[in-house]
Amino acid sequence: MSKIGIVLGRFHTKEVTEMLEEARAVAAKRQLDIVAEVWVPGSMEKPLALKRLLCRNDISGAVALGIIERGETEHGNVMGHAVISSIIGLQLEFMKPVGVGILGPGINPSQIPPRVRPYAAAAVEAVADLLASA
Ligand SMILES: Nc1c(NC[C@H](O)[C@H](O)[C@H](O)CO)[nH]c(=O)[nH]c1=O
Ligand SMILES: CC(=O)[C@@H](O)COP(=O)(O)O
Repeated sequence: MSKIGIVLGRFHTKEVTEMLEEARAVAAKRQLDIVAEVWVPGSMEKPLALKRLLCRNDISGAVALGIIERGETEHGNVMGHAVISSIIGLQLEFMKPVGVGILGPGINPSQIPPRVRPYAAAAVEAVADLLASA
């Protein structure tokens, strides 16, 4: 059974907790063993937390869950581009899959609920698929 870690953003704890519930269910279905669940303040901290997990020899992949909301400035868009680019870079650096379950950037409150579980599920499914095809 492949072992994975999950990094979660505390900036939207309520919604991300629901995402975690979905991720756990899909991991069980796809026979992935979640050996680490790491909460970080927000998306900016996810790349470092992910790299710490990917450095572990026992971890084959990881998932990042969170939300980058729409603000009044371009901060969220800049963050989204930087964070997702960094996460993709980590996949290629470690040759380990990282499922990106980060809503947004620029998501409005009404757009969040219908995406919470599907994005979490898709992130775990992606890691499972990449591990299965390795
Ligand atoms: N506004 C959002 C943030 N902001 C916090 C940053 O991610 C970071 O924790 C802070 O800049 C300290 O380094 N984070 C999200 O994940 N989502 C947001 O909408
Ligand atoms: C995505 C964010 O960081 C957001 O909360 C920031 O809001 P603002 O652009 O109004 O500073």
